[in-house]
Amino acid sequence: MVTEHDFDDGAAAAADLARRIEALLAAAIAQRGVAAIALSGGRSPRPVLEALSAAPLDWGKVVVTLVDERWVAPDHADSNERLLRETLLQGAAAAARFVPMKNGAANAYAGQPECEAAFAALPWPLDIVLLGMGEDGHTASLFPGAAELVEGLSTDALTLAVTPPAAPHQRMSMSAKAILSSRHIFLQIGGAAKRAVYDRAMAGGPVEELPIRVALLQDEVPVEVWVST
Ligand SMILES: O=C1O[C@H](COP(=O)(O)O)[C@@H](O)[C@H](O)[C@H]1O
Repeated sequence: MVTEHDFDDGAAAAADLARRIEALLAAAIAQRGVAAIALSGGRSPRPVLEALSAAPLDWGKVVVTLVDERWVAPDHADSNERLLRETLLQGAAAAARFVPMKNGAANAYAGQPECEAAFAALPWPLDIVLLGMGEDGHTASLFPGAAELVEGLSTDALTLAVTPPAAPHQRMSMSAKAILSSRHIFLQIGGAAKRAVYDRAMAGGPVEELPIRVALLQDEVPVEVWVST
């Protein structure tokens, strides 16, 4: 089931999404003593991550990881790990246990087994998977047209290495199975172009055409979507 939260302005959407994440993480800590969240990179989540960083959570009980990563050094401008370290993992939130996707392997394919082992050790089901979406309908690093898309949609593994058809850098991505092994899926999208892609995805059609459909058109996990236009 998809619940949509519509906003005119991106800052208000980000603040509302951060409050919703904070509430769910706090509830998970109260109920199970641990909370776990997988976060997207790219441009969209920055204000959410900055707001969430100030949340008065027991951060030592929070496990943080990524839904995807570019296979670049953690100090590279395109690193999603760098984004998290610069925004969320600051102040009290630096006490969270961050599980990176990137490791020391020469490429994403060689690094996948170590990443998979790190993911297998996470506290499943994750409480929240925060997805983003590209204007091509990709989510995490499940790209339309990628050689690994069918694998990403069907594998029993939690992670896979991907070479995007157009975007730079090899990637590590959570698989569809991993995304759907969460308690809550959140999606954040901003702008008219992404809104149009989201509407097209919701109207139905092949997942291979718009991979975001793997999260939207399913009944296993509740989905909330924050839309700002
Ligand atoms: O490459 C990526 O793109 C998507 C969307 O990013 P955005 O910059 O348009 O917000 C993102 O969700 C994903 O994590 C990232 O690696």
